[in-house]
Amino acid sequence: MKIAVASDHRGIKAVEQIKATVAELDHEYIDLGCCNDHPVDYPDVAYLAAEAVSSGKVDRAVLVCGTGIGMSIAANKVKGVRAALCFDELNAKISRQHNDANVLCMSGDLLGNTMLRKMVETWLTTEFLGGRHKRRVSKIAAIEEGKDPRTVTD
Ligand SMILES: O=C(CO)[C@H](O)[C@H](O)[C@H](O)COP(=O)(O)O
Repeated sequence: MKIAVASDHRGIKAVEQIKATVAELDHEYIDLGCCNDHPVDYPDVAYLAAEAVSSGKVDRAVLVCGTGIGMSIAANKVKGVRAALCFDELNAKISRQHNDANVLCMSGDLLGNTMLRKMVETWLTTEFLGGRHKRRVSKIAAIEEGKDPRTVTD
């Protein structure tokens, strides 16, 4: 897969770990910034990566800010993006199995390299389960289209 990796100024170190993990798993990454510790606004970075996912330029994205919260809120504004804010491997696994998350958001301030590595590995190797979860993901898409999700049956 092709993975966009990006952070604000609070995620610089985490991004290095994430890029190494993505490469070790034989996936390609593109680094969308922010490149140094000069403060940047997380919505600017989240938008770039989320647009790359939405347009199909990349398959998925991994985003880091201080908490991961800002990145997840911003990325989820872009059509087709299902950004999951995760703090451990189980969150990362379920975000793939149940939510078919295409963007993983993590905290650069609160997570160490070992956890970051485990989470990225889990997230990149876990498949969507489909079934009842597929209907629910379709309902999320319906909300995006301005529809009432209760009208979606499959
Ligand atoms: O969006 C966030 C909070 O949920 C991130 O943690 C940002 O990285 C943070 O707000 C940046 O704050 P800073 O004081 O400007 O470094």
